[in-house]
Amino acid sequence: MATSEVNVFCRQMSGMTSYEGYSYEDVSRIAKSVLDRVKCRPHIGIICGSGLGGLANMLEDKEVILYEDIEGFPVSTGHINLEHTWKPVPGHAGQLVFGWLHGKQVVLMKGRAHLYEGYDVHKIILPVRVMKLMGVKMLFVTNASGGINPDYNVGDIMIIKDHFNMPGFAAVNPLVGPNDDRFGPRFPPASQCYSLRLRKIVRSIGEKLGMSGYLREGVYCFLGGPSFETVTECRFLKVAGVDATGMSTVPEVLVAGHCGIEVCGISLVTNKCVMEYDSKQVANHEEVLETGEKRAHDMQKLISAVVGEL
Ligand SMILES: O=P(O)(O)O[C@@H]1C[C@H](O)[C@@H](CO)O1
Ligand SMILES: Nc1nc2[nH]cnc2c(=O)[nH]1
Repeated sequence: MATSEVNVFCRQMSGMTSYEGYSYEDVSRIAKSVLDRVKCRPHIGIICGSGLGGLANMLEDKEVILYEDIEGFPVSTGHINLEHTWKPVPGHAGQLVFGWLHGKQVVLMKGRAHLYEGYDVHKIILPVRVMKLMGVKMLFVTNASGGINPDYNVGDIMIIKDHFNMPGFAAVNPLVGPNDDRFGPRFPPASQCYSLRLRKIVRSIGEKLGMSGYLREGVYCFLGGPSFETVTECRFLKVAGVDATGMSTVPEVLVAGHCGIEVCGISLVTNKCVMEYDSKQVANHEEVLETGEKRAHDMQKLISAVVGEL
């Protein structure tokens, strides 16, 4: 199929099904329009999880573009508060920040979109494909999660070694839809999504930085949200081998892996999931942001040192 035909096919698909993807040509145009506005030519991407936008402070010579000024980029749908004022999802600013870190050119997403905001999974991953066509070779994906593993504590930093794509069981997967081989293959493997090389580097640097007491390596589960888990759901995840659960990351990682970007996932355990039916504890976003703030400095130190090592 010629390129123009692929575009037409993609458009037809969007009319026929729930598919809301962007063609290779769309993504190329968006990537070019972003690069036209900045001096930076990034090789490394970083996605900031809830409350972790402070990672942007690591960058020097920053250049910032708002998501709302980039074609197709999902902006935080947020919520209407009790004063009837619209607020973005707290902790997700919606800025694409370019800059330098240890002599390397980096693009950082300060805030991401989630399924629970009502976005189609194809919209969520658009920034990752744009990063790819801007020249990104390596992606650090961070998130906030709830600890399922009973040995985990609030404030633990978990290097992600694998994931459980729960919505994927119902075909909520960003690779659903017409495949364009210029991005990657129709049936990509998913057993090595998280680079062993980068996991080893993060572990060794974390140890050198004195983080061994709260550095973990485990399995992250992606759930749709926005409600936090029931006790039964948490118990199910524990049996399935999940160590921590959240509401993001996996779509981005699948797409990055598909187009050949090397991925490192780092999850901050911001709260412990409620595992007992009679517990008085409840999960809440305030605790997530609070823990994010407390560990922001450690997360910055870790990622910055790892980038310095590459
Ligand atoms: O973007 P992440 O995955 O860090 O955000 C998590 C999931 C929800 O957006 C929020 C829940 O507190 O934190
Ligand atoms: N699903 C989910 N996402 C989170 N993000 C931060 N904490 C949690 C949690 O406990 N559950």
